[in-house]
Amino acid sequence: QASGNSRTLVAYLSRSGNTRVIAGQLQRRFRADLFEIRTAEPYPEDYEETVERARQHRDSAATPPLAESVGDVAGYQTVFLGFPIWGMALPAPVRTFLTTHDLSDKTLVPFITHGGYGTGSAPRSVADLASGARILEPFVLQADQERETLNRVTAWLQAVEPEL
Ligand SMILES: Cc1cc2nc3c(=O)[nH]c(=O)nc-3n(C[C@H](O)[C@H](O)[C@H](O)COP(=O)(O)O)c2cc1C
Repeated sequence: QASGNSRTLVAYLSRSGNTRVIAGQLQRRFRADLFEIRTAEPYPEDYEETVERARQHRDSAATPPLAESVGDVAGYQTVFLGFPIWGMALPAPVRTFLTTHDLSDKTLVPFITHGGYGTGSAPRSVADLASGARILEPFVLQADQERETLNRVTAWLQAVEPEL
């Protein structure tokens, strides 16, 4: 978590780990402080329940409270902000992060992973919510979808179950 003397912060949200891999690489490269965006009330373990919660939060433009904030965000010059696309949009916890941390006059570098449908409205939301920051072009990466993994495992289990 954020605490050191670094001038660079890597803040990220990740459920299934894709975005976390990038965050770790950035942390090592820049000797940055790492901050995981977590909500006070955790999202469900179950994938479908998470999709439903994410949908509700998106449709109500919710800002679910975070478990913790960055201690001294003013001390950072550069903030890398990583997140997955949820429902073609910025995940609600990242919305909360941006509304509760003042990133004015900082360089903000988004890095975004998605399951194949692009970044949707997220870049626009980041620009709106961090209007005082100098925002660089986001790094965008298509990555595995948890849903696809679950579907493939379901098919495999259907095939293997008669043999168990
Ligand atoms: C709740 C939820 C909603 C998602 N919605 C989308 C979507 O709208 N478009 C898309 O391309 N991928 C979507 N995905 C897939 C993720 O964006 C993609 O797998 C991402 O790399 C996950 O990052 P993570 O492993 O860091 O959590 C969704 C995943 C979840 C869990």
